[in-house]
Amino acid sequence: MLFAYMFVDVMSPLQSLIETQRGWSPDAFGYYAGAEYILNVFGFLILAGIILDKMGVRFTGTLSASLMVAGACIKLYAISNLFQGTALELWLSSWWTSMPGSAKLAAFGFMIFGCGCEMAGITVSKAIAKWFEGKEMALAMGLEMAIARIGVFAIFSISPRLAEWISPQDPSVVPPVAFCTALLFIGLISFMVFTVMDKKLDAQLGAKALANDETAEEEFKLSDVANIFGSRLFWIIAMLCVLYYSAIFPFQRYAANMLQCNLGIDATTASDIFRWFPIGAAVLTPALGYFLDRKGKGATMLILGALLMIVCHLTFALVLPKYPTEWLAFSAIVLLGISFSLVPAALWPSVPKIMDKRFLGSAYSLIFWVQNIGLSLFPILIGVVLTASNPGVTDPMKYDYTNPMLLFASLGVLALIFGLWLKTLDAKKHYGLELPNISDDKEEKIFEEEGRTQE
Ligand SMILES: NCCCC[C@H](NC(=O)[C@@H](N)CCCCN)C(=O)O
Repeated sequence: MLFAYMFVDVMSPLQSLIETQRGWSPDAFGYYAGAEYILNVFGFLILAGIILDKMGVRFTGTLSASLMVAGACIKLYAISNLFQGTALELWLSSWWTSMPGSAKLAAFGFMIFGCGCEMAGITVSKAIAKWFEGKEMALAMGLEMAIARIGVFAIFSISPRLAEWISPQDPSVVPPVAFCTALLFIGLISFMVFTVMDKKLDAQLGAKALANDETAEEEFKLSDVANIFGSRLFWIIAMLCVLYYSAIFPFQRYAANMLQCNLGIDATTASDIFRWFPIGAAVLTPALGYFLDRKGKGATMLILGALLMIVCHLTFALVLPKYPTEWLAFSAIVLLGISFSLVPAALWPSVPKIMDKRFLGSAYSLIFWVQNIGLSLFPILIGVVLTASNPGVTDPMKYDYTNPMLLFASLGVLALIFGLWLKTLDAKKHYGLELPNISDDKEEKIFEEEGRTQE
């Protein structure tokens, strides 16, 4: 997942370079960036969940990592000099001329990569739920997300440097993309190593089940997908997820410019303030996962995370324009980082508590699917609101971000309502969302299983 998240953002700091090198306009870049979600939104994610529940973690993980490598290779070819002047490039450039042929093929590659990336996301979640059932599941998920956030932070620093690596006078987008493609290949090999370990775990679990005289698990059925869609609990979690993440990932795209416009600072200073957001989340998410495993309070963490997000977005909308100071912006970014630790740390480990193991893959995939719809639409909506709120403004340093930020804050309010609803339902129906993953007797059992004795 580290290499996947790095590949997602490898081009983000290179927008102006690809514009000069390959003639991608900001619009073309926007279409390319949105391509990541297209096939997923049009149903691939639903299929991915079914494949995961039918075929298992090992097959689906290998398939998803292969899809990522294939998509990355297509994108690498599209932006390389090799592709320039080929018959395919000439043909692709001959229609919808505002989108260069290289951008079209790169978007196609990114679409394939996006399928693999989201499929890998649900596979990893199911694999962690399987490996850490009744153990440090939230800590494991928190560490996985933290590693991914560090990847995002790292690639923003590495990518521009790699672009200048071969020829500082004539930077190119090819080395960073080639580097991340090679990393994805290493990721595929790592997953293959994991499949061997997972096979061993299955053998151990099978032996244990036989020893305990447990009956065989019920098989996944296609009708389970319909059952998930019919579950009120699923919709509450999915709505909370789409509303919360739509106010985070799309915000990430506009955050640096919003800070520049409010504070009148350059892009580097704005990035220097903003980079504390993923880093703060990377540090705190595993710590909160550890807390959730031992103390519980998952639903409360979701509510607190949504509340913090509302405060931060309202600060950016209403307070920062009036009191434009770097410390205020920095404080709000740090608070948002805390919020971005609370919600993911609590949300993803809650799913195995409320969904049956045999359709866990489909449950994750359907939540991702609803989330992907929001992630693909909200950047467009925010762009429209920003343009409509700034008629006649041509200087990108002079945008008024009040309305887009209010829109993000209102998503937080809706997420909060779903969080409160979830906590109320949990109190009534006892789903265990507020309970720890590890109870004291389970903890003793883990120590026993590991052959250690507790003091
Ligand atoms: N094992 C993965 C848990 C989900 C982590 C979550 N990621 C997502 O929700 C993705 N569907 C969307 C990522 C979009 C990145 N461009 C997260 O918190 O990162």
